[in-house]
Amino acid sequence: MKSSSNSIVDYNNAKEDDSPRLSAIQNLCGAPYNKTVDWSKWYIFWADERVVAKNHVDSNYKLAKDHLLSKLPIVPSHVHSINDSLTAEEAANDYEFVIRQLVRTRVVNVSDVSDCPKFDLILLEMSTDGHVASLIHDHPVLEEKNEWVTFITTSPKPPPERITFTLPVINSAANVAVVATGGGKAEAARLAIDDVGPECPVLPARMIEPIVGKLVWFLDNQAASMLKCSS
Ligand SMILES: O=C(O)[C@H](O)[C@@H](O)[C@H](O)[C@H](O)COP(=O)(O)O
Repeated sequence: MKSSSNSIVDYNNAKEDDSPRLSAIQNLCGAPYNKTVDWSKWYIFWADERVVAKNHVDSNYKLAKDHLLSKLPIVPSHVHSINDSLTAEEAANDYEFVIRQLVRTRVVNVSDVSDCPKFDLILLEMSTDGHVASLIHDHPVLEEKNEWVTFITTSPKPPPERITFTLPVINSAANVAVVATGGGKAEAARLAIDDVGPECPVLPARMIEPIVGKLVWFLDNQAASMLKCSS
C-alpha cells in the first residue's frame, strides 16, 4: 500500500465477542506496525455504518475508535465518520459530500476508469448471507450506479438503518480485501468465489470485482471448507 494511503476499514466485522478477528485488527497497534507504518498519512472512512449515535454500542465508529484508532497516532482530522445527528438519507448525502470535497482537493484519489473515488484499500467482511458493507441481497441498493454513498432502512441484520458505499465505489478501489471466518460462512464463500453456474444466486460478495484494482479474499479453514480447491 502506498504510504500516502487513503484507507477504508469496515470495522463491522470486529464485534466485541469476536476475539480472533478483533485481535487480528489490534495487531496493528503493536510492534512492528505501530512504528513501521506512517500513520500520519492514513485517512480512515467507513464503507458502511449503522445510523446510530457515535457512542452507541452498535456504532462501527465507536468500535474502531475504542479498539484501534485511539491506540494509534492517526491524525484526528483524518478520521471521517458519519454525521450521527442526521437521518440515514441525510447522513449518506452528507458523507458523499465530504468525500467529494476530499476528491476535489486530491486528498482522495480519483479513479481513471470511473466517476468514483479510488481508495487505496477497502476492507470488508462477508456475512453469512453473502452481504458485504450494507449491500444486501435482492435489494435495489445493488443497482445504484450514480451515488457514491447511499442508505438502506431495512437491513435484515439490525440495526436496520445504514449508510453504505455503493458497488461502483467499492469496485473502483485500488485494493479490496474481503474477510470471512467460520463455518457459518462456508456456503456463502462457495457461492461468492467458486464457479457455481447461472442457477445459483449472485450474492453481493460475488459482485465485488474491482475494475482495475486487486481483490484478495482472506478465509480461515472453516470458511474455505466448501470451496472446490479445498477438497
Ligand atoms: O453488520 C454490519 O454492520 C455490516 O452490514 C456487515 O457488512 C458486516 O460487516 C458483516 O455482516 C460481517 O459481520 P458478521 O460476521 O457479524 O456477519
